[in-house]
Amino acid sequence: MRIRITVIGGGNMGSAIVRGLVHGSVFRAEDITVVDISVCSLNSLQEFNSSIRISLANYDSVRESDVVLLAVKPWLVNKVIEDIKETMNYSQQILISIAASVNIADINRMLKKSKGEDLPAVFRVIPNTAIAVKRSMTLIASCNASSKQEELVLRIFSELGNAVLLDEEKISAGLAITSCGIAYCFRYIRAVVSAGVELGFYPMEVQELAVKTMLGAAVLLDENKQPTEVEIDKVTTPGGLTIKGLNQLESKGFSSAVIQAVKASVAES
Ligand SMILES: NC(=O)C1=CN([C@@H]2O[C@H](COP(=O)(O)OP(=O)(O)OC[C@H]3O[C@@H](n4cnc5c(N)ncnc54)[C@H](OP(=O)(O)O)[C@@H]3O)[C@@H](O)[C@H]2O)C=CC1
Ligand SMILES: O=C(O)[C@@H]1CCC=N1
Repeated sequence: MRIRITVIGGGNMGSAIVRGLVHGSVFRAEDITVVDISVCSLNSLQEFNSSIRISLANYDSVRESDVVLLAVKPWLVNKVIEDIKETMNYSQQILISIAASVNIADINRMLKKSKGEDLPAVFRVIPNTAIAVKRSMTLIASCNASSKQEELVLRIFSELGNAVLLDEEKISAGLAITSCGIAYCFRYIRAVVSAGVELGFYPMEVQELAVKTMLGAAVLLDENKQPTEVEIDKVTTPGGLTIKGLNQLESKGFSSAVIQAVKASVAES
């Protein structure tokens, strides 16, 4: 069955999603329309695949779409919904918003039409930037959706990495761990690179070592499904080298800093 999508906002996230969708099994490139107010983002998507439809600040494609995906900054969601809601057919269409700090209750309020109409299936979807390499850990919450619609949205985002359906109450905390958390991982790597340079490595030489180490650590945890301490114990020889570093980390407040950081990144609801 042919499914059409309009992606509104072709910036970092919108264009990464579109590039991934083109290679997925749900949409054909010609069934994807991207609307943006900037011609640069649109041109680079067309250079990537000329079958993708592009539209400069024109939402006409919304009417013909099965799925409408909002990928604009959070403070623009209200305006865009105002611009498209009268053309939407709520009984047929799915609305997906990836705006990090806009919750479903707010979206439903924005979607209300003056004439009154049952609200559409609404999905709040939180990817992370690894969506550009189809390795996002994506969180999904739904409202007014049938199980078939939930399966469709899960399928779309599972093809762009991992995707999990969650109660919306967990989304704000979850996105601190997944969407913001990816930046903490980069910061850890950056710190290792700084140490490596002091120890005589070139930056990209040591970054490669650090990245592959982190990938290995993540795969070990993912495959062995053990608590982190079990894997740490396997590394830590009594009286050996690792424990000296781990104790330094803790004396400098590493775990506490990470806990505070995750809590600080939780969006207010
Ligand atoms: N970055 C991240 O890690 C994550 C981001 N998100 C969410 O994703 C959303 C998009 O973020 P990101 O891709 O980083 O933002 P970007 O600014 O890169 O992309 C948004 C795009 O939308 C365009 N735009 C602005 N107004 C309109 C409009 N009225 N109609 C159509 N297009 C418009 C912007 O153009 P212009 O630049 O000219 O204004 C820009 O190209 C945000 O809501 C964010 O909260 C969610 C999870 C993770
Ligand atoms: O920093 C932000 O607000 C966005 C949302 C999650 C990741 N980046």
